[in-house]
Amino acid sequence: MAPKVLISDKLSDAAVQIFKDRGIDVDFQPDLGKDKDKLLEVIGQYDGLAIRSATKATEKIIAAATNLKVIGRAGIGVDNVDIPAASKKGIIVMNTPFGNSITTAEHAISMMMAVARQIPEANASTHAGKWEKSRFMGVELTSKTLGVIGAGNIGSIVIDRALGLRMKVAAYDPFLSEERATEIGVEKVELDELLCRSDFITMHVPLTDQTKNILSKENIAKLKKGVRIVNCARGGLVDEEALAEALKSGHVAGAAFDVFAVEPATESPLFNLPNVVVTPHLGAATTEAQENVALQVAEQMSDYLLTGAVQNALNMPSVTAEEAKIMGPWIKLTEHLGNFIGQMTDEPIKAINILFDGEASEMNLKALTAATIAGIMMKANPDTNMVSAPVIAKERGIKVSTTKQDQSGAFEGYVKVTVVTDKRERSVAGTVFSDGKPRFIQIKGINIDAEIGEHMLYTTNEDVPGIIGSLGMTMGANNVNIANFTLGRSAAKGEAIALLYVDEPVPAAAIKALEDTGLFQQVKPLTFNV
Ligand SMILES: NC(=O)c1ccc[n+]([C@@H]2O[C@H](COP(=O)([O-])OP(=O)(O)OC[C@H]3O[C@@H](n4cnc5c(N)ncnc54)[C@H](O)[C@@H]3O)[C@@H](O)[C@H]2O)c1
Ligand SMILES: O=C(O)[C@H](O)COP(=O)(O)O
Repeated sequence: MAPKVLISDKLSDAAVQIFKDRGIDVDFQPDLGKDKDKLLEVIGQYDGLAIRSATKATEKIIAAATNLKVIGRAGIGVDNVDIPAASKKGIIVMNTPFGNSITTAEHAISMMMAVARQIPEANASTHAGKWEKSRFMGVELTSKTLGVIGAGNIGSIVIDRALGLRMKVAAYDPFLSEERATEIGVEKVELDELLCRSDFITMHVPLTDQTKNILSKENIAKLKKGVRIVNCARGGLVDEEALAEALKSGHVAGAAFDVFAVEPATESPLFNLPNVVVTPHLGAATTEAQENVALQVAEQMSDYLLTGAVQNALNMPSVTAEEAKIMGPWIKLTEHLGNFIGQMTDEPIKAINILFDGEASEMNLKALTAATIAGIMMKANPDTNMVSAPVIAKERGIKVSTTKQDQSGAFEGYVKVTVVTDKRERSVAGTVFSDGKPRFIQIKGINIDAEIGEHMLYTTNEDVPGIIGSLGMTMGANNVNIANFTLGRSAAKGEAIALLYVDEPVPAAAIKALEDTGLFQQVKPLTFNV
């Protein structure tokens, strides 16, 4: 059945066309995002949800999204998506980090110019038939200092344009390296210096616990007198109440805001103050940007739903379509290795160590690691996937480590997974043969070459005669057909293992019969998602 996607915000028609062209069923309901109850009612039907900022993908919506695999944000900010809740449920959240950055930077520059020359008020006054030539005295931008808070994609474009306007530019961004600052031609400063030196300040940071209220009442008091503030990033970065007071007192000369603490903003302390320019979250509102983000999000979501390729996800490592094809069998192998260990382990896991050798070590290890952890966690929750597993492992305090090596032994490459609990360490290794089929090649340090099937039986025993006969007879007596029978032993330890790939689940009676022989140390039926 074709995957089904809901577009619940106003996206360009280009997105609808892309989904259709890729064979995906698409429901375009651009106003649904505003109706929380309706969204809650229908979300369970969809594999994908494409949104902008109006739809709030809350924990409640995500809990009701029983089929959802991907949320695609046609834009940058994902503060309207509960990413931890999505991750725990195995839902990928992706955005389009570059599609609207030029447009938003241009909006910030426009807003800065508008507030420098009071254009909106002059425009309204002139339309009203007044000719108030002496009322609207502005300031020049040339040689003024622009303080940029956040020098990422949008901040860097704003810096470039401001330098073109012959402004002096200083940036505060704790993650900006000196090399990058030099490359983009900006002076890197601390926040306090930026606050007291800037004639204009523009913000280009996401809304996080660290950036929330970054222009607090206390910081507004530190601003240079006559400063003008531009916010085209997110509401919540500025204490709007304190800024309104500073505007009224004349400490701040002007403000230009595109975003507000509460949106849609029908009221704000900033509304109707002189020399405050406001727009209704128009930063990304150009034909070009909307076309870019719609095309990109639809392509990314389709790729994921149809091929497993992951691009621009916030809660999962990227996997290109090419990688997804090559890595498919290795992802399956690592899931099986994890699954084997998960089914064998009944006590809490403290650590997972994964060794990647040869060919395997050259792949996307983040993805293979995520698949291994998912395999291990599936025993506790069969819905665990590569998105949710690392989050759950972290929550449980499980230490995950990976090692790469290239010992080019008997195999082109292999993966070995070791799980550590309070009681023991347990290891299993596997490889992918040239036929693309994953195989187990070592269990408990004992070499084996076992094909992996949906239903399997794993036994361990002392290396003595009579074991194979007992296994064969018991399976026959319980009407279980054996598709493949693999043995391995450690002569040094006097230990042997067997892996049987059988056509149907091994019944409890067969397990009991084998246990009753007293020949086996362990008799464990296993299932794999082949
Ligand atoms: N108004 C709009 O329509 C509109 C459009 C697009 C984006 N946005 C907003 O703009 C924001 C920035 O977008 P971007 O593409 O430049 O993102 P980005 O991730 O490329 O850049 C953000 C920058 O902020 C910096 N940063 C993070 N925490 C910081 C802190 N505590 N102090 C200072 N700097 C910090 C990061 O190091 C990074 O360089 C988005 O998160 C989004 O909320 C708004
Ligand atoms: O983060 C973004 O990309 C912008 O805030 C744009 O939001 P919008 O898609 O709702 O216009």
